[in-house]
Amino acid sequence: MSETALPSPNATTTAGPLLSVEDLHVSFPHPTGSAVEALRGIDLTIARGEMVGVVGESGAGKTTLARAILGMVPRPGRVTRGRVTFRGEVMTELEDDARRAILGRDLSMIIPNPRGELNPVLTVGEHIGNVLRHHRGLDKAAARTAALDLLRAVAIPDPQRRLDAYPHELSGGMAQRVVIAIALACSPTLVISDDATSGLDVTVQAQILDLLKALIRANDASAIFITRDIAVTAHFCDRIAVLYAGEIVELAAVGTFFDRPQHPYSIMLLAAFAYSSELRRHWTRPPAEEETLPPGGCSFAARCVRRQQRCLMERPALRQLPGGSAVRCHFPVGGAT
Ligand SMILES: Nc1ncnc2c1ncn2[C@@H]1O[C@H](COP(=O)(O)OP(=O)(O)OP(=O)(O)O)[C@@H](O)[C@H]1O
Repeated sequence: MSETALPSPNATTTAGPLLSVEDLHVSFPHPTGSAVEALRGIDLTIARGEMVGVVGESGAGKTTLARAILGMVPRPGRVTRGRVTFRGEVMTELEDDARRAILGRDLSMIIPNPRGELNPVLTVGEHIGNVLRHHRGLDKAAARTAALDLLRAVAIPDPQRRLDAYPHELSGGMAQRVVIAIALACSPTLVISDDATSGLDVTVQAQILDLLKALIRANDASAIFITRDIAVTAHFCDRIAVLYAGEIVELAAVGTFFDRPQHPYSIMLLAAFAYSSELRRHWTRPPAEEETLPPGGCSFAARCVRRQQRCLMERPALRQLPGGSAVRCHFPVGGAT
């Protein structure tokens, strides 16, 4: 097997987008009585072979979106409205058994801190082998051979020896490669990476993201890259969705987004990564001015340097722009009102 070769992708069965998220609302009850609305009407489709980045600050709802796509919103949280359809299956309505048959085979998720997720008493070979035996029906010997191929595909050093290693014997980068091998073992058609490389050092992060992208592309799969680092999306994605307070506030092709961001929050995010402190100052309201505004208006209004009276009164809809972009703002930066 060559370095990026994986088993053939699972046959797809439906036309149309691979994944469709429609008007998705998720809420978590709060001890004080008022619920936390983690997602408030998410609409997103992912085409076959497409890589979409989901960015936003901590608490924006990125992980909740990933979990809702998998049909695994942690209790007592729940989907209160809308639905997720993956290859024709309504994930938000599936019984546990039907969902388990899809997860890890057609749809898989890669999470950060992989050593914490790996079972300390199972070897690397057993971890990967279990997935292959469960979903692809391989016997023990065939699963071990396939696991070795996967370790080669994720470019792990000395793969034969690592097959019998336990999680505590792996570096963080190696453990992340093992988790990628597990996630890709059954050639999923959609991979969700939830901040998968956070916590690794920067050069290892770049290597792992490059590898992940190559493997996903080689497999003709689609991906959602959830990240707090907007630069990651520039290198790895076709489109970018900016999440703020449980809503998509901007959706655009990566080139368009970085050339002409439309939402003031997108520019604030970009400014946070920019060298220019002038740019940051221009687009960021000092914390003292971040008032609590009455509900009902734009969720970003309190922090927005461009807000006007209308923003306090009326929640903006996600509006389509020419070229396939969309923005949730009454006064987008490009002036497309
Ligand atoms: N299990 C839970 N119980 C209660 N509230 C939750 C739970 N999980 C998420 N939330 C709330 O939902 C909102 C969105 O959280 P989420 O973890 O999806 O954000 P995030 O964008 O992934 O943040 P981070 O980048 O820090 O992981 C937050 O207000 C969070 O407090």
